[in-house]
Amino acid sequence: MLTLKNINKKYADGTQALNDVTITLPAGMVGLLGPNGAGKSTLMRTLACLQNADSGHINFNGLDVISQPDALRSQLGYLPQYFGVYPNMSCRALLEHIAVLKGIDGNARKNQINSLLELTNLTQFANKKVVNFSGGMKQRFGVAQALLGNPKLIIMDEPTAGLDPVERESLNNLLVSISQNRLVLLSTHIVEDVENLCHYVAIIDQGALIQSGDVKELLVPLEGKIWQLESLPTGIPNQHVLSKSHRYGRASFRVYADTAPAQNAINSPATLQDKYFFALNEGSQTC
Ligand SMILES: Nc1ncnc2c1ncn2[C@@H]1O[C@H](COP(=O)(O)OP(=O)(O)OP(=O)(O)O)[C@@H](O)[C@H]1O
Repeated sequence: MLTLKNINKKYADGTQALNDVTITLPAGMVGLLGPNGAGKSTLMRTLACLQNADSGHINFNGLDVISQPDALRSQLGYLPQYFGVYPNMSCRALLEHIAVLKGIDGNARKNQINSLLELTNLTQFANKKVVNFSGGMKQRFGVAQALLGNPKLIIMDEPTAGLDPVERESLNNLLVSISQNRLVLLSTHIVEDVENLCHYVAIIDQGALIQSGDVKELLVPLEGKIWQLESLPTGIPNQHVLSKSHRYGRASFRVYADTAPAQNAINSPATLQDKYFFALNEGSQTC
């Protein structure tokens, strides 16, 4: 279990990137959602002990993370949004190098690397330079290096960004398979991925936590109140228009309302995307 209490972070230029974030995250796959600039990466980097919060407390399974960052690092796997690789190193050599830095010795190192290559489907590319990997292979390598040392907390910052649908699905399946008996915190802009993969979600906006909870439970208050329409009738409050998108080139609105807002409105099952837009519209209002 990961507990954050009153976490604040202000950058030198005055940007308040995290504003009094307090939350407890359970084990398993947890999603972190928020618009661009919400503070997700700042939060991930703080949890990964790569930068300090200005104030607040972080506790992971009884460990005080702020006062004992090294103790956390030995239980931590991190896949940053962008990661560089040594241009001339093969996949296996780079994993060896990172394993040495993590203090994994001898046979244990060899065995772990072999099983991680297998898990991430990279065995046949073990001797290829990572710099020449495709985007999907690079991300799978990123997962393999994050798993070295069998960490109990894994932080993934937009791991599927830029991947084609097949690679995205394959990486998502891999992430679920590694989330047994550990906490995997997944930051992404793809709300659908969080709905499919995560049992718990936290939504932040402008540095503040605006919603968190069990994904299925969060949707309950919206059930029966989401309506799909091709055009908007007058009189619907702006904050109740959750989204406007297109399907086959035709407009499609999703609206929150207790009763049908128009005769042709189609009642639709609530999705996490509805909840996400609702939470962003209403700030901290609980619906
Ligand atoms: N080093 C920095 N110095 C000043 N401001 C920063 C710095 N890093 C981030 N910020 C600002 O802090 C806020 C939060 O940024 P952060 O990168 O954490 O958001 P994010 O949710 O990860 O965004 P995105 O989804 O676009 O990656 C933004 O306003 C950003 O411009």
